[in-house]
Amino acid sequence: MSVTTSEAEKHAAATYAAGLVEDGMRVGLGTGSTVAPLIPVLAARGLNLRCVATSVATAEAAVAAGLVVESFDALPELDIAIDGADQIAPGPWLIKGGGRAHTREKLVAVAAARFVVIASHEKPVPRLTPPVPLELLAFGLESTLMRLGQATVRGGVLSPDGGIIADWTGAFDDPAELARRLDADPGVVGHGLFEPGLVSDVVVATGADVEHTRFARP
Ligand SMILES: O=C[C@H](O)[C@H](O)[C@H](O)COP(=O)(O)O
Repeated sequence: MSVTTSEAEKHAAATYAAGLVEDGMRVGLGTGSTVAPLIPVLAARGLNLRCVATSVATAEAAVAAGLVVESFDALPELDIAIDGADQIAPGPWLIKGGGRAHTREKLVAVAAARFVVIASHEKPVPRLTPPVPLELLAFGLESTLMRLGQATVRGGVLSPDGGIIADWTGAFDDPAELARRLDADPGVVGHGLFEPGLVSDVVVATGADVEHTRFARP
């Protein structure tokens, strides 16, 4: 499909998700090209919303569109968060962080009562495959990389909070096992594996069709 179709699908998924937002809600805004069309559509609904942004780019776009953006500390609990993904596998398991924002995005997702993932048709996959974005602490970086073994630093790329952005490049069959290993390493600030239980809704647009799947959250 053409790039134009992909952009149209992102817009369709984003528009659908904007319709899940209700007046008075506290809203977490993700980062990336799928979230980009969400912002003006949400603003155009004219609802009374308070938003938290997961990146400077999203915050700037939201403010420019007329949305109220507050600090995360001012809004520590959210009613809904809406974000894109790099891969969506059965579970649903996600890989996020192609745009470096995965640590912030996971914090916002867990703070939200409902976490909605929006995507164009190419994001669903039968199983997750590398790379898995990482955010590493700068202190002890070489030591962390040696311990991980199969991680590559994205040269000169930092997270919104100054963390070193790298990618896990090793093959993996069991995302839960890899997530446990990454969570257990003191040099890993965050990783882009989002486990089942975090996601409450997946909205995927394929051409003009939008498929909405709901998942139980513990
Ligand atoms: O760090 C970036 C985020 O996790 C994005 O949500 C993810 O990379 C998907 O981005 P896009 O919507 O541009 O494909």
